[in-house]
Amino acid sequence: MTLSLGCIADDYTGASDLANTLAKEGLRTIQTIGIPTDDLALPEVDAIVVSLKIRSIAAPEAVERARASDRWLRERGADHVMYKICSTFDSTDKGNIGPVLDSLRADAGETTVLVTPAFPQTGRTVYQGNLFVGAAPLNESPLKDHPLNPMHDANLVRVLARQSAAAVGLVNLAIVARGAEAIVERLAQLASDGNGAAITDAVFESDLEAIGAAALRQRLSIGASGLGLGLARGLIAAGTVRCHERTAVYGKPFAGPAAILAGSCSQATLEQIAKAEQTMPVLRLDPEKLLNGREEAQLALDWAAERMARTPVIIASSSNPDDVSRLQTRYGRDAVGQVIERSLAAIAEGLVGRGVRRLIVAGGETSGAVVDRLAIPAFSLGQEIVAGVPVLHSIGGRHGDMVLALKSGNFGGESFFADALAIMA
Ligand SMILES: Nc1ncnc2c1ncn2[C@@H]1O[C@H](COP(=O)(O)OP(=O)(O)OP(=O)(O)O)[C@@H](O)[C@H]1O
Ligand SMILES: O=C(O)[C@@H](O)C(=O)CO
Repeated sequence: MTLSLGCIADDYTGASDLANTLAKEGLRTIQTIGIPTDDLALPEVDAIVVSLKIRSIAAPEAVERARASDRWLRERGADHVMYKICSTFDSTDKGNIGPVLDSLRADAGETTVLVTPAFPQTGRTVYQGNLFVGAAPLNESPLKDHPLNPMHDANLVRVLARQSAAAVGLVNLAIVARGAEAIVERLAQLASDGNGAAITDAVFESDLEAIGAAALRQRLSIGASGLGLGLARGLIAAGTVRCHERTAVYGKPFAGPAAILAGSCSQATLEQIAKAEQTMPVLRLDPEKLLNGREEAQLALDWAAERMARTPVIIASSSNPDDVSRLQTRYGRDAVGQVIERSLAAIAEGLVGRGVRRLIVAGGETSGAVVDRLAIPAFSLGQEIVAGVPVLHSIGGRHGDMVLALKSGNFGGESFFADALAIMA
């Protein structure tokens, strides 16, 4: 297999979001969980998105895993590798986007790497280097209260400069609007001024097309799904890839119980749970009990087992920002996150053991923990449920055929869970 595009995603929901965009644009795409083993039979594809769970871990380990994935993708022919980060640039000042960028840039032999988290379809735009979530600057959006990566600065030139060893410049919207050649020229100028990265403005899809065409002149780019859209259109426009219809990945309906697990505390997920509660049973886990023993997870499984032959069930640890911060002050942020992720993963395994084959997971870290526990090696892409969230069909793994949806915390409208279940039926 010779890949036209290699992608590395820093979390699993982000990976499925990007894979969805590439498939929608006509690239035959699969999502792998980490670097697949040699014995996993993969179909002929144009793009592979390697999903990692490195968004919130220390930089040295993140760098090592991203570099290994980059080598694997390039050995399979990928000339261009995109590193997928969150469209809300989730990271802390100690975060690892900068160090990963520095090391992938050195490996690729590039000077100035184009970086843009813009994804206009979900309201993420970048202007003068400032990231907006809908109408709000990043630091005034719900991301200011994120449990793991609270974002307090909307200016990405500053945010990335605090993380990267190199200087960071800006390709502003006026330049982007002039097209790919103008972007390439600006990148060359930023390179000669000693910049290692360039935050690039984008507000409309046409901006992303120019950005994609310019990025393809280099071997590495960094961004969210909007950049993926630009790269995909650039590859097709250049004739490197032929546009393919997204193929239906499962013909037979998926019978049997369905379940939803939510570990995301993002505002959209909280609203989706509240809405779903009107039509299906919801078990709200007590995070304090999860932290103090294993009984709560077992009780959750018993609760689900009593109901799931009749109705989909939701099991959620999600709480509001005040409760999250109270718990983190008491037990420590990382400890709380990890224990809850492990508990939800154990519940997922128990549910699948009891016959669940349709599973929806809300939250990137939570999805990572669940998919790792289920040991699913890869996914092909099914129908899009909402922007950024496709149906995923398992490839390989010990549980047989399953369909999953891995929902980024802030994606989807209020009725997301019912909508997803209807499509996954
Ligand atoms: N009640 C809670 N209190 C504190 N932390 C929680 C609680 N429930 C879940 N968590 C933790 O919060 C984190 C949520 O991160 P996760 O990535 O799953 O969701 P998200 O950030 O909303 O999604 P995404 O990364 O896709 O935007 C996880 O580590 C999870 O274990
Ligand atoms: O880019 C996004 O916002 C999402 O794909 C994501 O990465 C959330 O985890």
